[in-house]
Amino acid sequence: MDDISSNRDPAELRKMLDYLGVAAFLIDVDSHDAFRLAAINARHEQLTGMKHDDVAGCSVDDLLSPEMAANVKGNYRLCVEGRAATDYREVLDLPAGRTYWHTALVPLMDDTGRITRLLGTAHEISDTLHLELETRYQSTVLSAYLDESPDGILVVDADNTMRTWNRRFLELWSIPEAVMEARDGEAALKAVTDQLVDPEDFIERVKALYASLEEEEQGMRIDMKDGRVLERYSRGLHGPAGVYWGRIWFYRDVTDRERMTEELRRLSQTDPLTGAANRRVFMDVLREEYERARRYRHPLSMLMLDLDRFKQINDGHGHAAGDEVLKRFVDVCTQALRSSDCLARMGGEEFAILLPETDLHAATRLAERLRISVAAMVFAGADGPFAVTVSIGVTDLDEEDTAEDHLLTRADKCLYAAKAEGRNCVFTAQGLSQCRQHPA
Ligand SMILES: Nc1nc2c(ncn2[C@@H]2O[C@H](COP(=O)(O)OP(=O)(O)OP(=O)(O)O)[C@@H](O)[C@H]2O)c(=O)[nH]1
Repeated sequence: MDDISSNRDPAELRKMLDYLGVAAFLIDVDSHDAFRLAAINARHEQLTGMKHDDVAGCSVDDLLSPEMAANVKGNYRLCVEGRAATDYREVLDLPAGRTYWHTALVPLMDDTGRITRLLGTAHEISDTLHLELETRYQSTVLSAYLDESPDGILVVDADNTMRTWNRRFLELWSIPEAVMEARDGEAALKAVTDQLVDPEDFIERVKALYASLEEEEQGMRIDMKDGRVLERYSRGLHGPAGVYWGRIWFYRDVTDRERMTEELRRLSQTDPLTGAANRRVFMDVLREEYERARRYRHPLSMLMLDLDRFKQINDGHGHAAGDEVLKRFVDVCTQALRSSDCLARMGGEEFAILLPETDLHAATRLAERLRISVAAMVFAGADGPFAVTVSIGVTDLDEEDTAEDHLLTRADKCLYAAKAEGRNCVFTAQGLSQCRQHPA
């Protein structure tokens, strides 16, 4: 068999190339700028869709587009001029579409040392390259997400070593970058727990999550000593066949949202003028306390209060003065009540007070105290100081009651009776309170 550098029989050459097993080709070097395809092997045919018989002897310029030919010839020239093996990546637009190759070229010389041929082998790397591009794309998206995420993110690997984190994570926890870079898990955990209202609970929960590889956590509330509220989300990371890769933690600052929710809750439950609870809240509390008092046979009382001749105050001193009376009236009542009592504005100048664990006698005494305190208040009116009085109906839970409404209706009736008695008095289910002191 002739030397491959000089053999001119394409069929013979092709047979030689087939031994290589990989896609291979031989290029005839006619001159510095003229290259012809001498042979391609079966594997090359298979991968590129070209046929040896169609291309053997053809100039590279005839086989490829001008742009591709210029690229290919550039690589051939480098090999010829360098007189050494070379390898490179190239793109070939073949009938089957765009493909990517890793090509190696070896210069072949004749007896005089002239390079007469180039032996090339080519591995298609389209899939690898697509995978590389996809991986690069994914990592670009991921780092953009990490950089811009409003959540603090921490990824810990299967050995509980901190693997990656974002800027927001450092900001949220005020952890120095150096602690993270040193992968000092203990120092990082201390920096975190030092800021918590309940560090033990935090540590216990983190341990439990690390112990259970599968468990997810959704919106666990974390209260910080500085008043901020964070929410934590966490899930295990698993690779192929369920291999545990670690855990990802998200921390979200929800302080503003929590404050807003709290404010909305407060607004929906209170009367904006006086700050007392509204009727809806009162009815909810009444329902609960009624059930509790019935079940445990505990006392429960209710006062219904209505400022006397309030229309005259508005008319005589102005609406703003009327508002001031309502506010101070609520202040006086609030000061006299326990935290378990519930004071609510039922509408206009009518208020109700629910007194758990209080019998009729104690409730009546409280009503009298309130009535006296209210009458003692002095207000600045346009035409000089003025005072107000309040009428109060008092009732307590009755054996016969079958619904909380009964208590309310009876308290209302007592209030009506107090008004009928001439106002500024306390009327109970058993009649007018004996402590009446200040007639209207
Ligand atoms: N300033 C002020 N007045 C209010 C408010 N809500 C209700 N009122 C007034 O309270 C007055 C209640 O008047 P009435 O229901 O006639 O009762 P009253 O004048 O207190 O008479 P008696 O209850 O029978 O002693 C009305 O003039 C209402 O306009 C409020 O938020 N602010």
